[in-house]
Amino acid sequence: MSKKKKDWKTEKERLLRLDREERRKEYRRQEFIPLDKIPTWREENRSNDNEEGKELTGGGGLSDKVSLYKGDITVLEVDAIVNAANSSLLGGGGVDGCIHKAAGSCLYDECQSLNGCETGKAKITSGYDLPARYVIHTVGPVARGHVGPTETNDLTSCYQNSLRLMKENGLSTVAFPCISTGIYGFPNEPAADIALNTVKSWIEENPDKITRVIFCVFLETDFAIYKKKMAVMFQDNDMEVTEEQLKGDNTPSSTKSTTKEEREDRSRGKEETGDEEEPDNDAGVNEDVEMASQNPDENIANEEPTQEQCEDENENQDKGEDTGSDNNKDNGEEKSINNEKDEDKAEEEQPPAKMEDDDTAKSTVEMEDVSEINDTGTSNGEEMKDHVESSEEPDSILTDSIQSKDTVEKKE
Ligand SMILES: NC(=O)c1ccc[n+]([C@H]2O[C@H](COP(=O)([O-])OP(=O)(O)OC[C@H]3O[C@@H](n4cnc5c(N)ncnc54)[C@H](O)[C@@H]3O)[C@@H](O)[C@H]2O)c1
Repeated sequence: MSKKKKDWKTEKERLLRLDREERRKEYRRQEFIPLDKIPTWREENRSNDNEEGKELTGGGGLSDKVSLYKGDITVLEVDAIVNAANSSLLGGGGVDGCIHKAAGSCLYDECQSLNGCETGKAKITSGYDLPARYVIHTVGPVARGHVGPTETNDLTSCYQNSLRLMKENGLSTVAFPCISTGIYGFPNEPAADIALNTVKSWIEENPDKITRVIFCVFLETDFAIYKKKMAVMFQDNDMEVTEEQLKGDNTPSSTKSTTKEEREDRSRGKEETGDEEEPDNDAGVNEDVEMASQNPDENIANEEPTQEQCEDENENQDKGEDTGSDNNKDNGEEKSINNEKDEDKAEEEQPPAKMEDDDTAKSTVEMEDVSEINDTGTSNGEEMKDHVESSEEPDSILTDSIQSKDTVEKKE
């Protein structure tokens, strides 16, 4: 007998009232990762000669507030995970497809009420069946190998607007995927520079607003890139940085010319698709751009967790099957064909999101204009339960309100 379809608004309010133990019983997948199982960057790199338990004096604490995690973002039990969505917000493939599958159909229903999202902007919904309480949906630039001021500003805005929503909703732990580096073809290394620099600056400006930012990578390529860069950017006085880490080239690679192979891969991607709007979901395009890693002769094909992997796991969970599979196990392509059809279908069905005039992306964080949607910043235009004590300037447009942190903490 088919399950009765839940009303997303009712479900959202019900979930807001649950404490963590009650919510855990409802996670679609029970092999979730609690935050205390994800080491901070400093814990990960604690120098070996430190006496056991000696209080480590970190360099400003940045390395206590960030983590590098390789695997499926949908299992992370944090306040919010960030979704690399498309402008329809109606799901698709890649991390977007995984998140929708793991969250359940209420996520799609709430997203439908959001009327899309513009590139560089971000919107927040409940996490529903996910271990994450919320999902922040942001739309990265379609770079397809080209990194210019617009792509750089748009990707920077994705991180800034996502963090702004965290702050406005009193949330303090968040996980980011490598936004735009999959089907949208943003080169991995410049994207990592933008992610790390934007997050680092934001934490320095809001040190008391964030407990943890997790860089959740899925590909070996990205893991190597982030590891090298984080070793230098989040180095603490008491942490050893190995010679090769220091030798790592820290020139912001968005200004670096790409290798010949990378340029050929990307232009091949362009010829194959030809369309200017949305990227073609052809795996070939994705693989070429993805494989244009920093180390072109690096054979990573069979080391990567696959997109399908996490979706299959979700599907099996739906059927109550035990997946018993490891998030980091990998074979096959990153995405499934059906998702491409889903995404095409989703985009056909949906009126294109209301796009502002075609102006160049703003270099500063634009406060999102939601006047025509609603002024609570929530998806349903209704004030969410209980107001969080606002940490925001009174004129912030999005005045999301959620259960107050005190209430949540007391419950927890
Ligand atoms: N890559 C695909 O298979 C595919 C297909 C259709 C649509 N999409 C998506 O592509 C557009 C966004 O492009 P994008 O490059 O920003 O996103 P993306 O193509 O999902 O790739 C972003 C990054 O997320 C990584 N990733 C994939 N699955 C997971 C996971 N479970 N946990 C953590 N990280 C993961 C992926 O390896 C890449 O590094 C949207 O239309 C969205 O629907 C992706």
